[in-house]
Amino acid sequence: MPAAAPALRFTKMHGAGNDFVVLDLRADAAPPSPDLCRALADRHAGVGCDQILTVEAPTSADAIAAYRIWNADGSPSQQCGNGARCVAAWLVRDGAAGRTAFELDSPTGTHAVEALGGGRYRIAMGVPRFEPSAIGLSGFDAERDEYDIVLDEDLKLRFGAVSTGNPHAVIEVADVDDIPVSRYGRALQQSPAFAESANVGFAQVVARDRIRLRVFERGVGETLACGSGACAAVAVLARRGRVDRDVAVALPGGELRITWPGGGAQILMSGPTAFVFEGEWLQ
Ligand SMILES: N[C@H](CCC[C@H](N)C(=O)O)C(=O)O
Repeated sequence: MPAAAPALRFTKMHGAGNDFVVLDLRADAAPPSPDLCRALADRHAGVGCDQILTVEAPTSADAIAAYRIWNADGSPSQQCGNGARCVAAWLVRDGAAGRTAFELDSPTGTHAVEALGGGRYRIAMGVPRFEPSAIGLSGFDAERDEYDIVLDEDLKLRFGAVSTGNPHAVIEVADVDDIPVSRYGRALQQSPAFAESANVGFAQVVARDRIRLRVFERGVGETLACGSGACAAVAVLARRGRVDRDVAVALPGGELRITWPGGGAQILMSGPTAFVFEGEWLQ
């Protein structure tokens, strides 16, 4: 009788409604295959999540752990803001942190983390990069505050673009409740302008210190919240002078706080985390 495969234990979490399956791979277990990611993410036959997050051994001298990210469609990503906060909370609950300030390694770098209490965490998300080459954006001769593109069915869109470790397009709109997020988001993602696709945010400026945001994410579709998308929206809008440097971002699933002094400074993202349940994957 062949030995049964070791049980795959997981933790279900969410950050402002962006939900995750968290896997502990610190003992060097193999990363999940795209098929396993899709199966875990399936909201009928699986656990259901937007992304799978793995907790792994650190890749830098000062971090206590590393994390990696896979979208529900099985594609990898370089960053996940809500996921970073949930990995931080997972490590604190696991007792691996032992303090309220520590560092985590992501595929794009090392991030300072601060536990704010009440399940809230602040993450230094890195320095936003606006050059097209960093975003995988082609067809434009230089970095701009906004880009115009004509997509199929003569759909004309004006967007900003930025990398927060992962690629983002940001479209400013008058009312986020009155925009075909899926149609526009999918059309821009499928445009040849974005070599690695993109997360597409739709931002409504309510005040200089408050925006509303909906994000059609790469590899998932519209999510209830997108941490890197909130960082991207504030970076694009602040650079254009449309908002100040400390902004509340209201997403359908909850509110994040984004602070960016500008230039070569890191973006700081603060927000909630929640544990939902733990389980054993029996597939
Ligand atoms: N869909 C994203 C990854 C997850 C980002 C989002 N959930 C966040 O909180 O930043 C991408 O493919 O780049």
